[in-house]
Amino acid sequence: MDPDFSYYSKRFQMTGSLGDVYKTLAGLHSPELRFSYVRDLLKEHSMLPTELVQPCVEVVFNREMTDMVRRIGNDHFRCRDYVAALNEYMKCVVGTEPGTVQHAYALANRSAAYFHLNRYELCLADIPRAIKSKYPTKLLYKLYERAGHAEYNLGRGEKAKFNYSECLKRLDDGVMTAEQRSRYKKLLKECIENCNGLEERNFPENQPSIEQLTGGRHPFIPALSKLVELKCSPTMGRGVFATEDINPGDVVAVDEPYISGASPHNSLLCHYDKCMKLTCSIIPCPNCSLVYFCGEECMQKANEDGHTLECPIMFSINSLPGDTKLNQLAIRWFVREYFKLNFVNYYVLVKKLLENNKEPMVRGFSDSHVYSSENFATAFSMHCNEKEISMDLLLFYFCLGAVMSEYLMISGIDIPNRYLNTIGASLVRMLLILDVHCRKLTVISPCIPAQMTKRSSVPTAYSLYPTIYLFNHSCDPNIRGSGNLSDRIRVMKVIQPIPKGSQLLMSYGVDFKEQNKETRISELSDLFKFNCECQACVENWPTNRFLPNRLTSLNLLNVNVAGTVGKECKKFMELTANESFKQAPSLHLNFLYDFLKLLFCNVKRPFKLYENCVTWISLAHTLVSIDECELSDLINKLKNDL
Ligand SMILES: C[S@@+](CC[C@H](N)C(=O)[O-])C[C@H]1O[C@@H](n2cnc3c(N)ncnc32)[C@H](O)[C@@H]1O
Repeated sequence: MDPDFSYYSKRFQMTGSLGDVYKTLAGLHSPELRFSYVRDLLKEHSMLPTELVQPCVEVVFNREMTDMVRRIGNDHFRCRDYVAALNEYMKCVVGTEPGTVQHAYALANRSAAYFHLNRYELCLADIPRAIKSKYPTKLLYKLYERAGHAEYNLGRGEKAKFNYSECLKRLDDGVMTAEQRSRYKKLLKECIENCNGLEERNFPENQPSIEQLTGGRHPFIPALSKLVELKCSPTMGRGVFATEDINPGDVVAVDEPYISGASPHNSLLCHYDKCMKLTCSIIPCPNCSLVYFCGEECMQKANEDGHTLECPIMFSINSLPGDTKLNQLAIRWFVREYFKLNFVNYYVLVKKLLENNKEPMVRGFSDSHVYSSENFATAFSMHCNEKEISMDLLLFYFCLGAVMSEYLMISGIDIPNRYLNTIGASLVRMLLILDVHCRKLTVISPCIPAQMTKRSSVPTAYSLYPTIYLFNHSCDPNIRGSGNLSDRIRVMKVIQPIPKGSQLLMSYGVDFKEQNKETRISELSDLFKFNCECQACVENWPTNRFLPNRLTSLNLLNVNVAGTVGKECKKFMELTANESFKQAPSLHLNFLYDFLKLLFCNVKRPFKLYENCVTWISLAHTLVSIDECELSDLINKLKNDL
């Protein structure tokens, strides 16, 4: 369902005051005055909350429902369909209350499914969790036996022995005949014997490999390569330009998000914002059950980073109109800063930033002239369309900011009255920044790439990248996200030659090959409020179907190389028609780069083979390295979640 951004306007319309509200809001120019006006208005109409929203019962499955899901899981398990079983057990883990026997069963079952899928580390992680969550004493021996086998399979003899011995100790609690018990003991003793002389085996984790910036780090913008500079472009404001020739395959940006959030109820992603790992081994927060972690360590780090403060108001935030993921992300961002800085420092800093009279070229740079994605001031200075968006949306975000700050105060967070308007306005600014960069600009968000979904890519999280934000848009981009697109760290790679002095341009989600000019212009102006000035729009390039695909005197820039170009075009067509190429285009990147360069210098664009080659290079730059067993049904589930 699309978010409803007219919720507050509709309510003022019903009271007949909407026209006056818009007029007054438009006449107020400082964000603090606007916040104060909207807050008073909400108070006057009794629209400010007076208490927190309590969890609704449906959030946690009822007992019968969980038992039923577990039974379905057990049926799959008996049929040895461990992936399907895992999916059902996952639902039970997420849907049961931590600390209950049901939760313990769900974790124990999940560990069994992992065991049979040879995911021993994940299996082992769930066992102590199940024990902690009141797993029945009479069944404990089973968990220790499984832990022993998992450690054994990992080649860790001492740990395996320890678990087998624990299992032996607990056998007397188990319900079985004396004969069964003695047979069991004999088997366990054999297992212990077999542990001697084991060698540890490595099951490599899918660690994202972080690529190095070509040419090294830029001295003042550490997430960019040294081969670029920030300059004012004639039609697009600030932009990133090449200071040397840059080639396809070069890495021009490696950016870490300032803040990240998962889509609500996304139980396949660790919600700790410095992790965001896509995994099925998830545990819910024991207090709100609304956010999930890949393990206790991330849960603890998230609590230290502010989750303990957002936790009591999660239900209230989720009940607000608009886009829930964005509302959650804004609160996360706010509480993190507010408590890191303490409120007086926070107030002083945001007051200065809200006034923002810095010259556009130096916006986001620190006093020591550094533009770093790690700086609050950099993230907070990102463009937010405040002057261009409709009154409707502006009123919506001011109302939302006022209601959110009220929830924070009800939950016990101290916002002194004299600071309230500035602090509230800062929360609205965060909402507006996230609206543009996380809700509308989703192409750079962590996602499951199109290769896996077989359709378009599916975003799994929403992340704010302050340095990538510096790139302007083109419907014919010369850089794109590369590597593991589900990773939170975004690597931008060059996909077309960029001569010295030219601008580096990414796509904000539209491409000249797929949509015609009118559609692109309307999409970009709706979402981002600008008229696209890229070459494809200015020259009105045709879409894919109408692209010229033959070399003629009209598109050949240098007739002397006609023979070579013709020969290479033939080679390219033969290669790309080949099934083995389609399976692994990255093995042919050097050929693709050389071919593209040849066409870049000698053929007028747009030209079908050039555009196809760019597409193949983009595809070859992206990796699909998510574990298959974890991902079998994940994509469908994700789609339902989003
Ligand atoms: C994410 S920011 C890019 C950095 C920005 N130019 C700056 O000065 O900081 C997006 C803004 O840049 C401008 N912009 C980006 N791509 C453009 C394009 N193709 N045509 C016109 N303006 C563009 C628009 O003003 C847009 O709102």
